[in-house]
Amino acid sequence: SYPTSLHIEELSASIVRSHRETTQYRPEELQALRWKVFSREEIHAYQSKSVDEMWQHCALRLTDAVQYVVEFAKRIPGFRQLGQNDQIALLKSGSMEVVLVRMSRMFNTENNTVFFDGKFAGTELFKSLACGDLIAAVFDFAHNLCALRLTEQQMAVFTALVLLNADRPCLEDRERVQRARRDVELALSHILHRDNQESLLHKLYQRVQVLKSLCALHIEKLRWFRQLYPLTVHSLFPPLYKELFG
Ligand SMILES: COc1ccc2c(n1)CCN(C(C)=O)[C@H]2C(=O)Nc1ccc(OCc2ccccc2OC)cc1
Repeated sequence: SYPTSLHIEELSASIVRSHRETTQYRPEELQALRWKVFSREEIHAYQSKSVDEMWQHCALRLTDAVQYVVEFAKRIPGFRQLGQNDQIALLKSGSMEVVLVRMSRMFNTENNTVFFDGKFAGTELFKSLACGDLIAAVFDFAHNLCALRLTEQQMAVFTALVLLNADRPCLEDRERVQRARRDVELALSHILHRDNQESLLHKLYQRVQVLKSLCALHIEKLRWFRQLYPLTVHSLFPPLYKELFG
């Protein structure tokens, strides 16, 4: 059955509400925080951490963000109705993509810093990860998306679309994911039309391609790290991080 425009309006409203309920920091809080940057001494302390210490620290912080994305997914109409295995498959491949999209809300394009551990950090703070290419790509992506200045509503529906991807590996009921996705696609077009910003649609789909390569790089780096420090990953990484990205 083709969804009515009322159904699409209600769907948009419910996704925006779920987004609001599952973002740790409201835009106004981030505004207040954005100029809280780390001192030279604090940066030096992070840079003096060992590779495995810094990786564990970042994995813990990111898992904080991932938990909220899992909560968001569970509240998207159409996601809950999917089988457990399909929900896990969509989260395994989509949750880091949503964290990286949401990270653009916590990015300051004026000094190229991102929220981390309570303040805003530049790329140099992450030096001891020994993943300069991953960090550079994360910052480039956040900067580029931040520059599109998405509204919270646009971001909410866009991240729901990122999660409801029927092309993900290991899906049992693709058609069901595709049906839920179609309604969210209509919701995004509706919102962009209402905001008179249809040109954003093309730009957002382009960003999705970059997102895929960025997440593949993250998985590749995690594999590299796990080879060097198997015990750290095994006993000190958060279970959710291992389950979704391991
Ligand atoms: C929803 O958006 C956000 C955005 C940021 C944060 C949060 N929510 C809440 C939790 N949070 C806290 C508590 O600091 C922030 C965070 O995790 N920041 C952060 C973590 C790691 C970073 O680079 C390292 C890295 C990046 C990608 C992949 C692997 C990596 O390292 C192994 C950069 C920034």
